Amino acid sequence: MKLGIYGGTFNPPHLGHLAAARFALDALELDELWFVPAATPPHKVLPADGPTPEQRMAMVELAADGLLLPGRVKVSDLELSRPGKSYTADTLEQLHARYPDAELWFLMGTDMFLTLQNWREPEVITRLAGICTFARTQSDSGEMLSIQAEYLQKTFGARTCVLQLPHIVDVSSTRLRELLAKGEGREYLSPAVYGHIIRNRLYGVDYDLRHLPDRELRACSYSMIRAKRIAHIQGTEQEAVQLARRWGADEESARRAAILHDCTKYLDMDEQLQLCAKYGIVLDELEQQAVKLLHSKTGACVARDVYGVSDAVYEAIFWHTTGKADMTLLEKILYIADYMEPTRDFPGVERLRELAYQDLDAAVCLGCEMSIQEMKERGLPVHPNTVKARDWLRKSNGKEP
Ligand SMILES: Nc1ncnc2c1ncn2[C@@H]1O[C@H](COP(=O)(O)OP(=O)(O)OP(=O)(O)O)[C@@H](O)[C@H]1O
Ligand SMILES: O=C(O)c1ccc[n+]([C@@H]2O[C@H](COP(=O)([O-])O)[C@@H](O)[C@H]2O)c1
Repeated sequence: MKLGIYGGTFNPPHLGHLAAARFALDALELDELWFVPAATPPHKVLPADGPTPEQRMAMVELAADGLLLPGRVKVSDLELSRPGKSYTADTLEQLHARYPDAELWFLMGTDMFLTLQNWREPEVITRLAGICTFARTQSDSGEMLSIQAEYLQKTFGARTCVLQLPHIVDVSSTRLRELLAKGEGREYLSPAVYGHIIRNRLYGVDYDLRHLPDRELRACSYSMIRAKRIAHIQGTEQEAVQLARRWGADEESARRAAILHDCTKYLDMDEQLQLCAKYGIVLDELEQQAVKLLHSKTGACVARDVYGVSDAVYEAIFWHTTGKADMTLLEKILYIADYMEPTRDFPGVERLRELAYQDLDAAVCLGCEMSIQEMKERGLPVHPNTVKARDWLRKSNGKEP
């Protein structure tokens, strides 16, 4: 196995780190790339009021997940779970002991590469891993890197590889922290990392979560879910706003409901139940067993309590999974937008898409019917509210349930 190790303080992780990691993965033909956040970087003092190592780790996990290469890109807590300073030689010793046959490559930008001889036990580092470096700024000269590569080869017998990144993101975490404190710099962050920073009020970023602009609300939402779901949230937002325009509902409410509708989707059963207890959500028998049915209820509570959404938006999120009898316009819009947004692909979705713009009630009714059939085919219990929603819509359409 060829394993790339990308160590860093990541305070915070930025697009420069991600661009380098993405390129190195293919350029070095790595089987896996591991980000290894340092608990206590050996060579620099961290600002006292900054995030904890666990918060930096959480941000690196969001950034790494955003590369959408699960299985190939991982985040390791090796240094967080080791006491004392996070020396690279110790990390490589641990990795070598665990994977004796792996070919290790340690990745680093120019600044680190040029000072490698001053690290603790550079001879151990260069014995255990190849050193892969890349320029961080346009002004980092290739010649300078080649001279240092030659020096490391001669002095330590190091294996080195100098990569030419096709796209240099000229930013450092230090500069980014300065920008963030002034309300700037989000363009250097993945939206999910930016959302994590907003939610945790890091680096002097101080938004009122109950009155966030749309862009910041999106970032918060994306920081609460897995990156692979972001396209679905974006599709639902786009569809919900178009449907609101078509049917005369409040566009901003549709947008906010869509942005937040899955914000608790990735919580496990215990976390869901804790939120249910916190917000006094009473669960029926089916809901007590089906974790999938809980996120709409807990998500609605979080959206209202933390992000200050209106009661109408709260209700739309609350009912978006099962539907119910006598739904409001906004509830119908979120239900059907979630069902047939552009990334959805299943037999019958085109019919739903057409119908949603011709006859909203008929589309919601068909959506409920399709859900009921699917649950039956999979041998799963159908929630009574979905049956009630379908029957209500049939009746109001003049058809008997
Ligand atoms: N913009 C960038 N492009 C490519 N590599 C980078 C970039 N920024 C940092 N690196 C490299 O990523 C690794 C981890 O860097 P680190 O977490 O310290 O971020 P940083 O931006 O260098 O922070 P600081 O401002 O504290 O120097 C180092 O090897 C560093 O050289
Ligand atoms: O082990 C050392 O002596 C040593 C000295 C300087 C830097 N490092 C590692 O180099 C990586 C990049 O550091 P930094 O400050 O750019 O985040 C990070 O994993 C550090 O722990 C390691």
